[in-house]
Amino acid sequence: MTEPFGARLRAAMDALGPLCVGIDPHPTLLASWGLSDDVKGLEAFSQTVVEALADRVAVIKPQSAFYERFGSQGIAVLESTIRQLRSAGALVLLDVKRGDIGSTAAAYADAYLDPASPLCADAITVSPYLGFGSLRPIVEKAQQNGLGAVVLALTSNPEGAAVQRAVAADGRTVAQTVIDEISQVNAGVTPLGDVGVVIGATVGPTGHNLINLNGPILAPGLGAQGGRADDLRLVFGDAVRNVLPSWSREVLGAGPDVAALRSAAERARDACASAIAVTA
Ligand SMILES: O=c1ccn([C@@H]2O[C@H](COP(=O)(O)O)[C@@H](O)[C@H]2O)c(=O)[nH]1
Repeated sequence: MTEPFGARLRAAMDALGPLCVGIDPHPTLLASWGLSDDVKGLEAFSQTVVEALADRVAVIKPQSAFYERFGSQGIAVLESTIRQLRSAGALVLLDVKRGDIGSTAAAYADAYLDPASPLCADAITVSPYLGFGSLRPIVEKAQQNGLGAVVLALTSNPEGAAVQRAVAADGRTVAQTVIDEISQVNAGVTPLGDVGVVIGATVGPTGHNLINLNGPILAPGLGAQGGRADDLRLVFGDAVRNVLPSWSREVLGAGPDVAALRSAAERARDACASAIAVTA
């Protein structure tokens, strides 16, 4: 049996530092890397990131949308990128933000969290807006296979607050209800639960209770969206030790030179590690 995702993530963050780098092959980045905005460019971009970072960064997060742009050929590149990253030892968090009624969520679980699937990752991002309970098939499949799920809670984009900070009948925000459901799933798991949350580094002090979460906190929004490593303490307070800071465009902008990509990732990691160490 594979070691659970939470344990593998904790070990990777302890060994390599708190850093997730996204693979987001935006058309503008393809152009700045001298690549064409087509499947060949997508493939070259992805392979360069694999070569530069797969064995040096705790988590790599391919953004599915940039592969889906190219239809089935783009998905084939995504499959191959996931395979290469995992063979090189990286933990792959596929940013695909899936969620649906339970019976369809089960099919998404088969697609992304079944080792027999060519798109199987170590974890995926999921959306709880059809109700956290609708994600059960995904959570269960992840746990059966030593994999994980990371659930949107307080996203980094300003538009998210209107839904996520809305207050439910019991006085909790929608985001807090998601956090509390995950706390129950992760209760008693050591060293870290397999189900995490997304809370953007841009949201300011969360004002949410993360004390019982016992799971990873993916923090996107650093760099291009204006979040800074120094904000992590302010945003996450005592929960900062379980934060996985995530950078895409700011690090990728250093490419296509492999050494420059590695240096950019190291700078991001070191900045986050210092910010986290202050309160650890
Ligand atoms: O709340 C969220 C959830 C996911 N993302 C994703 O992370 C990257 C951010 O890219 P940057 O270039 O570092 O801005 C992107 O794939 C988003 O879809 C997020 O930004 N916020």
